[in-house]
Amino acid sequence: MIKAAHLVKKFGSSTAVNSISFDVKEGENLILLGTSGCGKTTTLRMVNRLTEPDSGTIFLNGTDIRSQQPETLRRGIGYVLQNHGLFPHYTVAENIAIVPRLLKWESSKTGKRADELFEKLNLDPAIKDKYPAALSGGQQQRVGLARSLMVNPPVLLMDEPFGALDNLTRISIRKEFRVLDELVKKTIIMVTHDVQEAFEMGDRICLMDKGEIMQIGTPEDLLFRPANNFVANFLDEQRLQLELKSVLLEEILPGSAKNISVWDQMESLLQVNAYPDDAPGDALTIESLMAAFSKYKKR
Ligand SMILES: Nc1ncnc2c1ncn2[C@@H]1O[C@H](COP(=O)(O)OP(=O)(O)OP(=O)(O)O)[C@@H](O)[C@H]1O
Repeated sequence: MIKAAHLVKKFGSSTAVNSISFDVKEGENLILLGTSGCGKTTTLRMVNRLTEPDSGTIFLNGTDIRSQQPETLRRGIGYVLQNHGLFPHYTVAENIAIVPRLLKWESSKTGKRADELFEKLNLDPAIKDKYPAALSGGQQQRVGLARSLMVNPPVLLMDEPFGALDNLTRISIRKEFRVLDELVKKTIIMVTHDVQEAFEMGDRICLMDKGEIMQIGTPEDLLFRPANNFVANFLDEQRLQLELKSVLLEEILPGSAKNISVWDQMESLLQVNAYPDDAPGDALTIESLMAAFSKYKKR
């Protein structure tokens, strides 16, 4: 769906992105991960032509993106920013109607689509007449996402979408977004410097350093088959938690029908320990889960 070939971007004498190439398949969620200044945002902004590369090409469905006017291109590419990017002097309803208005949608169609997204994103319809400053950070981020999804673009670019939220809100909102049907079927490139977030949200992760790609692969590829020392060292600090998040329960306990990570299963077992009366009565315990996980790792 998206193919980036040999992208280079320099700012003065410093090279922000140094000949990188990657593909994103339809419906895939590719995460650009790396420390501050490694070139993630520059890479993302080249996809919707907010930044033009010095050399290299990006193809969208086989067509060079430079063959379209940037404004036309951007109508098919949603863009979600860390600080939500809402216009402060527009109400929520006005903010989310910006692109539909450009496309000359009837106001009834805009209203219907907004209602649908408000329901899916757990937003109270009463906030439609409020200004962004009157909303919580979590609400602002949900409205920012609703705005980017209004005209149902096939591609979504997200730059640190949860970056401005406190840790608890951040964890719960990304859990919610992960299963949101509107997002599940989209082709997404998301920037983050948060390793846990990358592992939770990404089908594949593109780990960058100093404008170059260190490795692109599934979370399991990066963890268990690191391409070099940089990748291994980058993940070391949080390795156990990442492994628990990236391995599925059915991989360590064949026959288990649950398509959830070992981490999620562990969290629900901790919940059961706290509320033993709610226990489902199966034999799985944290100890047996950890034993199965250790055995899986030694395989
Ligand atoms: N408009 C610009 N003018 C000059 N230098 C820039 C510009 N945009 C980015 N850079 C530089 O290019 C490099 C890569 O920046 P970029 O924002 O892509 O990194 P990043 O990985 O997204 O970092 P962060 O997570 O801090 O946003 C940095 O050294 C940055 O200072």
